[in-house]
Amino acid sequence: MFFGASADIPLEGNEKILQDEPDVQCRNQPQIFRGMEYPPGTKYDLEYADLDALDISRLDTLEGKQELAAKVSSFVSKNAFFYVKGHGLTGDRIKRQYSIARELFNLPLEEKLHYLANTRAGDFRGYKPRSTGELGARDNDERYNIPKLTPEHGRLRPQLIHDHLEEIKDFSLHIHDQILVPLLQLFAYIPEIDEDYFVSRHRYEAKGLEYLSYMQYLPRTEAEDAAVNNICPRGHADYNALTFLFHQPVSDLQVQTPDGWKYVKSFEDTIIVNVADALEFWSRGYLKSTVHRVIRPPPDQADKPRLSLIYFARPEADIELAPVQSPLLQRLGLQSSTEDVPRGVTAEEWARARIAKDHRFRTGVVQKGEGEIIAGVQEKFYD
Ligand SMILES: O=C(O)CCC(=O)C(=O)O
Ligand SMILES: [Fe+2]
Repeated sequence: MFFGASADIPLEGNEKILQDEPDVQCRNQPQIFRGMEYPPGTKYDLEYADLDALDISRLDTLEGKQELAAKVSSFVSKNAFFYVKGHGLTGDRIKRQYSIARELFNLPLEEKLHYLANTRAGDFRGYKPRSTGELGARDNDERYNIPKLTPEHGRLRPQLIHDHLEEIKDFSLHIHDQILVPLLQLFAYIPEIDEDYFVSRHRYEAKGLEYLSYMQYLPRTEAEDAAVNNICPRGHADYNALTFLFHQPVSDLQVQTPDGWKYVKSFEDTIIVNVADALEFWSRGYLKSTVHRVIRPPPDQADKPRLSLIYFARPEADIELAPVQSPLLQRLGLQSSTEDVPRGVTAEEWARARIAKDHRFRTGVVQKGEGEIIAGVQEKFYD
């Protein structure tokens, strides 16, 4: 059965969502994985951030947990990315995801538009094209976001995705169960709260907008990039809980550090992870939502399309982003601070507000920003 062909899908957002996951026959097509190789690294000498690495295979023992918790405590205030090693995903499994992404983006635009995400309404599930013409300056990536594979998100998908749905689900579940869960337990050590406090708010089966994201940036001319100071997307913090960026060797990701913007080096056996808004709000700003941006790659990497594979782990839809009761925050006097926390706002409302704002900027409805995101919290700009 081919789900991509119906002509009556509105272009302004794919709202035609199936309530139940269709009984999909998985027909793996190994030939699509032919020749998936990473592009070479840059020869340019760039200034990279010095980031810590956590070997999460060590979390099996109490000793390992204590060691890693101490390490996390020492770097959380640095507002930085960190690396995760020992995550249990083979290079081959990651490359297969990149292959699916590549095949997907190679589909005709007309077909991809059948699965358009309704970003205007704050819904990022499905396809987002890159903008063209003048708006291309602020939006140079196309994306396809695959939400949790639960009945809530049963929806129209390209045949290619149906063909690999089991593999995509296994991959997503591995990230959720084997990487996210132990890290959330580890992060609960910091505010000295129950080990399962964060985990119990990220149940895979529960309602929520967590997703695996395929992205492609297309090369632009020097002049096009120069018009946006070589930055696109501009500096931002992510609006989920933890973000997992899989290896890709093009040097274009930068993190904001106390010493300015630094490149983030990617290694084949590690995942780059950043703390995002939910953990910042829950911890009253003790954990920092990492500020990062993407800039034009160095000359030896700037002329080719670039794929990104990212998993955005997000709290369940109805979870409030209210500060946790924490002995650490009490001691530090942060428990009752009134800093920028969206009061009474759920994870889904926060994500939808950020996505809808971004939609308005990308599509030229507004030129820079609009001030408030939701519940009095203001937009921040970093470039
Ligand atoms: O493509 C990347 O490396 C990062 C993209 C990003 O920051 C995002 O999608 O939030
Ligand atoms: Fe980001």
